[in-house]
Amino acid sequence: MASPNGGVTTYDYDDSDSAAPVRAQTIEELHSLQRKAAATTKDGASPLQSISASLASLAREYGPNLVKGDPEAKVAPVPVKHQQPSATIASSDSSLKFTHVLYNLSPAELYEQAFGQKKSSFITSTGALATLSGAKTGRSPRDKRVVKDETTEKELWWGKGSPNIEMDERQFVINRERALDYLNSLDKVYVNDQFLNWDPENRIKVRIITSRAYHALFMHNMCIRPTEEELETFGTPDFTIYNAGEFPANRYANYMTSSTSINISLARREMVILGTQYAGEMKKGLFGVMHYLMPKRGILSLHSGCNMGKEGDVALFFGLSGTGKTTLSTDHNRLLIGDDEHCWSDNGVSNIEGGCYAKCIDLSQEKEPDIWNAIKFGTVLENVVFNERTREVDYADKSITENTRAAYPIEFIPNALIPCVGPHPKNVILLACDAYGVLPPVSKLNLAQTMYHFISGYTAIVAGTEDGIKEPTATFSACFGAAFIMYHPTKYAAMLAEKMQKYGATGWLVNTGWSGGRYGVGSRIKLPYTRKIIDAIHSGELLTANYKKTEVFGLEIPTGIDGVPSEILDPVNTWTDKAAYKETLLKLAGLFKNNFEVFATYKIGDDSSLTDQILAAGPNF
Ligand SMILES: Nc1ncnc2c1ncn2[C@@H]1O[C@H](COP(=O)(O)OP(=O)(O)OP(=O)(O)O)[C@@H](O)[C@H]1O
Ligand SMILES: O=C([O-])CC(=O)C(=O)O
Ligand SMILES: [Ca+2]
Ligand SMILES: [Mn+2]
Repeated sequence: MASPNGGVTTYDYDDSDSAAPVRAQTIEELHSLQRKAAATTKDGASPLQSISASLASLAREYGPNLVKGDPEAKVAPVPVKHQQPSATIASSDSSLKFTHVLYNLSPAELYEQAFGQKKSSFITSTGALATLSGAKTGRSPRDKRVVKDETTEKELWWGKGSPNIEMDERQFVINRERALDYLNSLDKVYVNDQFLNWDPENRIKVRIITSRAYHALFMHNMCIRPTEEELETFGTPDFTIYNAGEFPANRYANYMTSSTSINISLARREMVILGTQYAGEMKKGLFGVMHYLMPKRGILSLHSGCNMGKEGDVALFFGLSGTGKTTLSTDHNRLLIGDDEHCWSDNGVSNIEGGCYAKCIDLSQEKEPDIWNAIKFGTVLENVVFNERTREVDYADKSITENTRAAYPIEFIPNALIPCVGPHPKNVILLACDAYGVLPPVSKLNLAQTMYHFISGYTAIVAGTEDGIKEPTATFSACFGAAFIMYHPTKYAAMLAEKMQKYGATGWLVNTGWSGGRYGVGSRIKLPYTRKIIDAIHSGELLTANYKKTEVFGLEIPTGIDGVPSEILDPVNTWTDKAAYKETLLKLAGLFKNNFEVFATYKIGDDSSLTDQILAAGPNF
């Protein structure tokens, strides 16, 4: 710039800007202008009173000293009146202390809380909250305990194969007290009041109390979010979770075999979590409760994804972890009802949850664009690895775990159907990731076969990432979710058979696993082919296709599908070593047979001819 006045550069610089000055005398005043107060509920104390009751000790005769709001906000604490007899002299040190309750915070507030709390929460390049779940990066089914009392002893499924490992009422309240003492010792706890089940007639009110902001954000995303009005009239929850997962269980206590313990009391309507911070425990713990409550009302609870075509045709996707429920129910051409937990009542289907929990190992923008785009501000990313500077996530990195996850509200999927309800299903798709490579990519099932495969609940996982392990491992999990069911599997199976018959749904078995040889020899069926197969089920194309029957499993397989190479439809064609194929096929058939033996003595439903048909619907060799 040329300088007109002899070498001295002048700048067009004005100290007194032309706009009006801010209306603040101090920096604190300025900051307080920044945030516009949110509308407060009419009776600010009422949720706090209910929370005080939730957090009250059973052993002592008073509740904790609770105040609403963040201790950092520097507002003088105004304690709520709790059950402590009025005008008492504090009888213990713990009753002199305040615990701040942060009630139904927004995602933005929870982000700020998460950053202040742990050195393990970060914003990724797309705005998601990256967190660590600590030592546990998956569920701990062996540490689940359910209170066995006079009622549940008769009602629930106990013993071999059952997920319900017993504890008594007394040990439950001891663990509850341990969790409460821990939570009440903290400066602040997070409390979420939310709903489960989009069917308004069968909605359940849940309260989640946790020490970690990320857990509160996870449940904000995964449960149904109440409106301000619904919160005002929330009242007493139907079920409460005490998540003290940062604090261990006492392994010397009765029924405890490790320092992790997930305890459910159906009579008290409570769940206690000690010694694991994996957020999926809360989600699947509540799912177990729904598996207890809903069948009592004649409603079937299902570990399935669900979506609907533009013409109103609904499909359910059953399958164990990693078989494709989330991936295949999230379909650009269809409306998403939900990815993991549903109810089937006489009114149709409804999602239990308000969000999705997608596996994100090897996630790619090209193959799963909707899930990729859902990973933005508000989404919780568990145990992923990111670039320290750019904060870009490396979805291929398994350094922390293979089970990396994204939890997001269902509205983050553009074609989600809100409210998440639909009519009766037309197709029931059973997904299996067969690492043996012998199940066909798709087969049409009759009702007995559908029930046989539903009760078997097969998938095979590859034997992890350790060197030298080449054998796939078969897993059988009744109803494709034995870890979550409460009654004997035949109860759910009978309900499914009855509903499929009544509403005329067709069953399908889809192998999303290996083709051209077992794991180590062949390769996983390409996702675009599986999508074409699923499209052909939805469109009705496969109902009218030509079929042939496979040996051993007796499955009906189509001879051609638009967009899928015909030779892969019969797995025998894809194996170069035909003898190895036959041997592997018989091996898997044997595993199915062994697994089903325990069910052979049970009757399914009122119709004993159905039981006989189901028993005959398995492999024949
Ligand atoms: N042919 C295929 N069909 C479906 N999924 C495939 C296929 N090939 C690879 N995949 C991958 O397999 C994984 C399926 O996981 P998904 O999250 O859908 O499991 P899920 O059934 O929802 O399990 P969970 O109950 O644990 O949530 C995804 O990572 C997906 O990309
Ligand atoms: O529950 C979890 O942690 C993940 C999940 O959906 C499953 O395992 O079925
Ligand atoms: Ca899923
Ligand atoms: Mn699941």
